[in-house]
Amino acid sequence: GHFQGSPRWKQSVVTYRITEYTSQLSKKEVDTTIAKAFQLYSDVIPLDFKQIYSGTADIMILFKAGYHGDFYPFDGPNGVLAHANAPGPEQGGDTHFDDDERWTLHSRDINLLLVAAHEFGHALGLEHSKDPLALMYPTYRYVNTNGYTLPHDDRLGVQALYG
Ligand SMILES: O=C1CC=C(NS(=O)(=O)c2ccc(-c3ccccc3)cc2)CC1=O
Ligand SMILES: [Zn+2]
Repeated sequence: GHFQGSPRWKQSVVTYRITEYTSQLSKKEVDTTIAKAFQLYSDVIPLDFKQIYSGTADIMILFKAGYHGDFYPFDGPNGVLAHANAPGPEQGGDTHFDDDERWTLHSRDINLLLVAAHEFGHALGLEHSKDPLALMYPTYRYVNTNGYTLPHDDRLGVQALYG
């Protein structure tokens, strides 16, 4: 299974770097959406996220189709949309998005904010939730992302880890 590093980040600032983008959205749209996904968590726990543009970040992020350098090659359109490693050194926290998906900022196809927010839950040490309204529920379901905040169950979960 995925890299099982320490259950949580110990530092107060976690860096991330997007090394490969998708051609389906502008870099600005991806940067903004990724920052929003992290902010869902930094709004409720004493942990900040900082984007860096060179070197090695705690959380390395990429969009890639098929084989992309780890043991979990992507599977074409649909199927697995993305995956993330639990906190820890090296590959810990790293988050990959399948670039064979149709990534969008709205309700059709696959909404990047919602999938990124789910995956960053894993990158922070969250497991799946049994609450169908939770962000960490195992199956993807679109919800309106205007003014979206972390659902109750996920807030309890992440505050239990970092609160
Ligand atoms: O734990 C896992 C292993 C399997 C996964 N399958 S996925 O990439 O198709 C996926 C499924 C659901 C979501 C999701 C769930 C709730 C809200 C938003 C996205 C994200 C990715 C991704 C994942 O996070
Ligand atoms: Zn998941």
